[in-house]
Amino acid sequence: MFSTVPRSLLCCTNVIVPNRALAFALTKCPFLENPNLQCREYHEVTGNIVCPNVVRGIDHLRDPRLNKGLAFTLEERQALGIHGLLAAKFKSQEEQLDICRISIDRYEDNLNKYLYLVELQDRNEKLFFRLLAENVEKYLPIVYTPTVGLACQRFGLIYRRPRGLFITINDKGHIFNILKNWPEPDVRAIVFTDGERILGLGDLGAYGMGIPVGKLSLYTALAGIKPHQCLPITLDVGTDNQDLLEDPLYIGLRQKRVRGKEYDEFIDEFMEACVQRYGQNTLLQFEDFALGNAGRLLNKYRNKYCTFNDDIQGTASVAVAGLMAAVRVTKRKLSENIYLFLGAGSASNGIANLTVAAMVAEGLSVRQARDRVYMFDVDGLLSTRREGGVPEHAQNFGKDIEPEKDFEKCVAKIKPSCLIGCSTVGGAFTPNVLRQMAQNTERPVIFALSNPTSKAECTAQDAYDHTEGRCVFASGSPFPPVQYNGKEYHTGQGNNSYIFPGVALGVIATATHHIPETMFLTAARTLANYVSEEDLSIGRIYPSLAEVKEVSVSIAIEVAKMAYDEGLASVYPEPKDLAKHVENQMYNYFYESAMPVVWDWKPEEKFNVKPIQPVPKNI
Ligand SMILES: O=C([O-])CC(=O)C(=O)O
Ligand SMILES: [Mg+2]
Repeated sequence: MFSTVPRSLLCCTNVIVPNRALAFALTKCPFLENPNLQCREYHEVTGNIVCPNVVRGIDHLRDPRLNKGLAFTLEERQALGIHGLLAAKFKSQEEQLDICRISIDRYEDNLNKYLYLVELQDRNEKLFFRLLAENVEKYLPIVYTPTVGLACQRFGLIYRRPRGLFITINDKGHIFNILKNWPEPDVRAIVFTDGERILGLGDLGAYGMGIPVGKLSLYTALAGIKPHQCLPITLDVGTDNQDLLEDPLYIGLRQKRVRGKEYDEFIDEFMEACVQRYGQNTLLQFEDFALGNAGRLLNKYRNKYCTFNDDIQGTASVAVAGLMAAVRVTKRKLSENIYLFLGAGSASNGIANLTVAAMVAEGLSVRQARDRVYMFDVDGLLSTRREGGVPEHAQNFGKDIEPEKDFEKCVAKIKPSCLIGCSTVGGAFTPNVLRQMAQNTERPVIFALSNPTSKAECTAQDAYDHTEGRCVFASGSPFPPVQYNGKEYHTGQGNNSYIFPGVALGVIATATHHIPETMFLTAARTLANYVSEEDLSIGRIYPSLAEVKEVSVSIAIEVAKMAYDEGLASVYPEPKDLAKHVENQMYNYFYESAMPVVWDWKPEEKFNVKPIQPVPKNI
C-alpha cells in the first residue's frame, strides 16, 4: 500500500520542498482527528504512533521506537536528514546486540545491569526487546525478579526518565483526564499496582512502579504484545512504610495510605476511566496489591471488567502446572496428595483453589478436595478451634482440628506430601522441616515460591541436601544449579511469568471481555505439557526459560480457543486459523526500513488542496 519516496524526490530541490511541506501539513493531525487520512491505516497496520514521514531529522534518533542507531543505512540517513549525525560505520542489529552483551557483562552490580537495560529501552526499543527475547535466561533475572525488587527498593535513586503513569489519590475525580495525557491511543493492556505488597518486600509505595514496568516488558519479550499497547500504572495512595516517608529520595506522596471508602471510590473510578479511555475489553492486570485488597477487588471486578490478579491467578496457574508435571515424578495423582501451605494470603488461596479445581477434574468432590489442603499462617495452623478462628479470605481451608503454632510439629502431624511456601519468610523451611518431608513421603514436593530470592522459604540446595535428593523442587525466583551426590540439578522457576504473558496475548488477540478461572487451569495444563522427560531428569518441572516464548504463544492459542468456545471473545467473525491470527498480532523486533512512506493517492484530489507550485529557480 505504501511506496517509498524515490530518493531523487527527497533531495532538497524546489520541486519536492513544497510537496514535503504539503505532506507535513496534512499529517499534522495525523490519525485520530481525521480517520480518512491514510496515515491512520499506517498506524493500524504498523501500530506505530509516529508516522516516520512526520518525524524529521534528529527526532529519528531521539525516539526509541524509531531509533536504529548505527543501523540506519546510507539511504535512510540521507532521506531522513540524519546523515552526519551518526558515525560513519553501518552496523547490523546483530552487531549491536553483541555490543549490548559486552556492555552489560562489564557491570558487576546487577542494579547497574538493570540501569543499562532501562536506558537501552529508552534509546532503542527494538534492540532492547530483541536482546531480551533472544536471551531470556540471561536477562530475565535483571529486568524482572529478583533484580527488579532491588530496583524498586532504590527507585528514588535510579528514577530518571518516567515510564508509565503515576495517578495519585489527589487526582480522584480527574483520572480520565490523566489517562488522556498518555500519548498512545491504542492501549490494550494495563498493569497496575498500588505498591502495597511489592514481591515479598512489603509496602514500597510509588517505588513499586518498577513492577508494572517489568511485567509489561515481559508482555512484549515473552509473548510479543506490542509495546505501544502496554501501559504501566502506579496508583499512589500514600505509603505506610515509615522508612519511605522519611526517605528524602522518596518520589511518591508523602502521606499514610488512604484506605476505606475513599480508596474504593478511587479504584472504582480508575477501572471505569480505563475502559472509557481504551474500551471495554482493555485488559486490567492487578499486580502486587496487599492481602486486604487483592482478593476482595478481584471478586468485585472479575465479572465487570476484563481483569485478573496475577499474584493470585497467575501464581496459582504456574504452581498447579508444576504440581501437574510433578505427578510424572511422584506417581501420585493430584488428588492423592496432602498439601500444606505456609502463608494463607492471596497467593496461597489462589493456588489452593485452583488445585481444588484440578482435583475435582480428577473426580473428587469440592469437599473432598478441600479436605486435602491445609494452611498455616502467622497465627498457626488454620484451625476453626484456634483463637480468632479462620480469616475470612481463607475460609475454604479452615479445619476442625487441634490448633498448632509450631510449624515443624505441624509438618510432622499432618504429613503433607506437598509443601508450598507463599509466606515471604526467607528460610522458613528449616532443615528439620525438610527432613520431616523426606520422612513422610518417598518423593516430597517442595515449592519455595516467595520472591525475591532473599524471601524464598529455602534454597534449592537446602531442599536437596535435607531430603536426600528425593524432593521435587521449584522456586519463585531463580536459583543456581544444585550439586547432589555427584549429579547436577537445574531446578525450575515456578514464576507467574510462564503464564501471564501468554494469557494476556490470548485475551488481547480475541478482545475477550472476561477472564474466567478456568482459563488459568487451561494455561496450567498447556504449560505442564511442555515439560519434557529431559527436564524432569535434571530436576525441573517447568520447561527451560529458553522455551518460555513458545509456551506463551501456545497458552495464548489455547486461551483464544477457549474465548470462542465460551462466547467471551469480541473479535468476529472467528478467525479460521486461530494460531495464525494470534501470531499475526505479534510484535516484530527486527528493524524495518525507515524510508519515508507516502500515500499512493494524490492529497490534492482527496482534500481538494492546490499543490504549491515550485518556486522558479531564478527568483
Ligand atoms: O514478580 C514476580 O516475580 C512474581 C510475582 O508476581 C510476585 O512475587 O509478586
Ligand atoms: Mg506480583
